[in-house]
Amino acid sequence: MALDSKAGARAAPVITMPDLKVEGLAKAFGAAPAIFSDVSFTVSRGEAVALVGSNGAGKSTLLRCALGLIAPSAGRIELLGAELTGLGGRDMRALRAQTGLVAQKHNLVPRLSVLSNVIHGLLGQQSGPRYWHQALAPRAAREKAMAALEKVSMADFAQRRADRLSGGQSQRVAIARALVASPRLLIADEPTASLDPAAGEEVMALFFSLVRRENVTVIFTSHNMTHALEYGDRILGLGRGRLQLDAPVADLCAAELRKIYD
Ligand SMILES: Nc1ncnc2c1ncn2[C@@H]1O[C@H](COP(=O)(O)OP(=O)(O)OP(=O)(O)O)[C@@H](O)[C@H]1O
Repeated sequence: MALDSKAGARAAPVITMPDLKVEGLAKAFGAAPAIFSDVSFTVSRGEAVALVGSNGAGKSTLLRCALGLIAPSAGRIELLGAELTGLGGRDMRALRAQTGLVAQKHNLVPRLSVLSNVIHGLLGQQSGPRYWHQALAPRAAREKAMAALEKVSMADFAQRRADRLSGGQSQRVAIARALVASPRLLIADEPTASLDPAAGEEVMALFFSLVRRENVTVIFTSHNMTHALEYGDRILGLGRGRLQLDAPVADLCAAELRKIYD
């Protein structure tokens, strides 16, 4: 039966492109030996992937390459369907507006209010003059930022200066800033590294409840194997200059993860 006849027509399979596809990636700084090479993996829409490995293994460097913040020495990267090599400034900015970063040090602007810091997360979406001070930003931006602060239970702190927050509160604000623009993909680079264990647990639980609800693709790094296994769908292990592991969490235990550090 002809596939295109009405009787035989079937719904076309939905082929979703990976949100991130990395092929044969290598990175060296200057004349130093490559930090890693031959790294290939894909991350699907809505997946949470934990990237683990020793200090200096190259996790942050790999993620910075993936976001197009630094150029790899070899290999190719497709981010949200766009090949990064040769991408012009305007296309790169459009792509960046769909991604976000939550870093170890939350990088809030210390002297500005919590609200202004979250409005800052919307800058990639604004055209024309780009205002992010709360007194100048468009009303819609202020409302979006307040809604994001509600999600992380920080609305009551909107007018507080960012440098008057605790570490856990700051990281909640950083999460609101990363989520306010409804990104498709988020990178979280050791998001709990500067937090005490209780605040770390709280921030991880909050972060993952929000990204799961909003179907955001997440790649996170962590030295906490429990977090990697609890919040990752899949684990990537970087060590000895290569990707040593790419496996679903269901197939792994903490002992296998520790081998990456040998
Ligand atoms: N801009 C740079 N110039 C030169 N070397 C760099 C630069 N950035 C990173 N490196 C080196 O690359 C290596 C990997 O660093 P990277 O921060 O990516 O590791 P990491 O796995 O994220 O480590 P950690 O777990 O400690 O955060 C390190 O040896 C670091 O010194």
